[in-house]
Amino acid sequence: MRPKRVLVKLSGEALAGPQGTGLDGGTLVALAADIAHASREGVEVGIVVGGGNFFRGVQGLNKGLDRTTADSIGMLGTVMNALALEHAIEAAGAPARAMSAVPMPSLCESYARKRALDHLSNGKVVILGGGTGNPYFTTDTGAALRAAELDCSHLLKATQVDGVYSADPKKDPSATRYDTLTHEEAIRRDLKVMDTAAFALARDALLTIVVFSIAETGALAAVLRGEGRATYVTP
Ligand SMILES: Nc1ncnc2c1ncn2[C@@H]1O[C@H](COP(=O)(O)OP(=O)(O)OP(=O)(O)O)[C@@H](O)[C@H]1O
Ligand SMILES: O=c1ccn([C@@H]2O[C@H](COP(=O)(O)O)[C@@H](O)[C@H]2O)c(=O)[nH]1
Repeated sequence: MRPKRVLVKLSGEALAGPQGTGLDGGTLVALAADIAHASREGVEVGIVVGGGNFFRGVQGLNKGLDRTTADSIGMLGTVMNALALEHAIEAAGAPARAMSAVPMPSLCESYARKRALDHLSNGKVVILGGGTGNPYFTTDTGAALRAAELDCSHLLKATQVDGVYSADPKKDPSATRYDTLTHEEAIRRDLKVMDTAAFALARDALLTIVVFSIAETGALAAVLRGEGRATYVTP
């Protein structure tokens, strides 16, 4: 794989490091180095970042919040991650620009497709916070949406597991791993590595999804070379 432009979906939890919540400095530096390296190699990189290291809407429901308020707090967490990544990627030597789907102009640029496309073609890594900007969605769906509208060839899901399994491998040790499968199969088998809306959007936009573990240094570079351990979800 030598793609021109990719959309990386980076799990919020991946930024938390060993403590499991919030931001870990060493983890941020390592991830940023990987992303900056890909950018210097000439790949245009957009990133949609999750917020699971801070807050997921479902946690708010457990605290008695209504869904819209809980999801708003979740989206704010993703913007915090976007700002941290912007700084870390620039410190690693690649120009970067955070954009938020929820306008907060004193903190970062608001998301607009044409501005994002300009930044990408000028070699900036664009980090997209705020998911879709709407409650009742996830950053996985946001990633499929941005990958489609920013004309990316691949959606690279950088997460905690090394591919798609027949069941959640963290809960079911007997789960078996797929090397490849179709979007349709992922939806039919209700494989929860991404939500159904994200798989459906990627299917309709003919986007190949590559699911891989971001835990290893150099994992993103390996996937971009078409190497490393990953599951390919194809139309
Ligand atoms: N069939 C499956 N195959 C692989 N992983 C699965 C599967 N079902 C559930 N999972 C779980 O889905 C997780 C991937 O989601 P991820 O951690 O990227 O969450 P997210 O909501 O996208 O991001 P965040 O960490 O920001 O909440 C894996 O860590 C894995 O435990
Ligand atoms: O479009 C979106 C994206 C996200 N949210 C809320 O944010 C959290 C964190 O996102 P993850 O995808 O779980 O990492 C999510 O649980 C939602 O509450 C949203 O409302 N809209």
